[in-house]
Amino acid sequence: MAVVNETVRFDQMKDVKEFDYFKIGVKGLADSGITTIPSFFVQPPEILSDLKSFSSTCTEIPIIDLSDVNSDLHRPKIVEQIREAARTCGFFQVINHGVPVSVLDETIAAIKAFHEQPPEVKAEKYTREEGQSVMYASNYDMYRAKVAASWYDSLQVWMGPEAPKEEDIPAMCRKEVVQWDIHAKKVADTVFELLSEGLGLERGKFKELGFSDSRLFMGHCYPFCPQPDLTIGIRSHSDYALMAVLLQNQVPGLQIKHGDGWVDVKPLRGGLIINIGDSLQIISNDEYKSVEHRVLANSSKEPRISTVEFFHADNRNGSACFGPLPELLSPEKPAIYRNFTMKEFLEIFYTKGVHSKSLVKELKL
Ligand SMILES: O=C(O)CCC(=O)C(=O)O
Ligand SMILES: [Fe+2]
Repeated sequence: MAVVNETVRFDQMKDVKEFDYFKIGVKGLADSGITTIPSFFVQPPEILSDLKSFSSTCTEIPIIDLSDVNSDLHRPKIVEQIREAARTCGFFQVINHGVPVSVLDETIAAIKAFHEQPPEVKAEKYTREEGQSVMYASNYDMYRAKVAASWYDSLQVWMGPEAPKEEDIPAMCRKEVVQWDIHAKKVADTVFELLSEGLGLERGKFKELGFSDSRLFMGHCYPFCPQPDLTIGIRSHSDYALMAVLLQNQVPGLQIKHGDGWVDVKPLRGGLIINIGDSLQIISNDEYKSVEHRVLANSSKEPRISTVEFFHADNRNGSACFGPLPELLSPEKPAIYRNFTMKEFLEIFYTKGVHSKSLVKELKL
């Protein structure tokens, strides 16, 4: 049995690689007018049967208003809301975060425009190569293919701490990506402070640890899928990062796991989604939770566009060590995870790929 599966998997990998070779991306496939999807996009039965399940106990993720974040009177309440959301849901939306709606709209429009360029333009310039800081993944890339082909394309840019040369970012969306990075970092700084206080730590603790320095920007495009019941946008996974700031257009699709079911993260105009990643679950010694999420294949003609800014523990130094913060440990609350170096983090990241709670499972004592 295992041998058969391996063969199927091998053939699938071959097909995915071949598809990638032509670099038309999922967007190119959708635009070609196909009415059935290539077979390697069809997900296994256990994934398909789970697509329709929903949560019966929770219908929405928390929405947290940041307007009064600098008021001594209101801040403790906001810290409590963020702490509660990070402990339970792992996901929340922030509103009145200070980023003008025009900036959100410009970012989405620029990423949409990038993906709407002819496939040859994207393929020639932004093919993923190891060590490159900017890449356009026309679906297959070395870690995503380990899970399965899924119905989206993505532009990915390492923004910090050693930002790419500006000319390396596609001219098409350069101004907006750089602008978005600045705004997303500001929102993340505010949320990191609140999360830090929520653990009873100094407000500036996470900043001091460099939590908003290493940033990976992703601009995803989920084009129309002619058979959305047979495939998926992104398979269920949790993020490796400390935290992500996610912006989506008005096309739905993102879902988070809650109990045995799934909750839609409904587009909220002006809102920004914050997501706790595996790294922060570990560093907070399980106080905060990273939660599995997925994106359904897009059934609307309008593409779903999202941008995700991932904040990683500082990756400048491979021997830098991270783990549960000593301030949070006591005889009653011993460390649940072992420490890890950035080198080890990256190894797990590249070998496990898009997966559920990989880092958390790997580092559990
Ligand atoms: O597109 C989205 O809303 C989610 C993307 C995501 O989960 C990821 O890039 O890890
Ligand atoms: Fe994710």
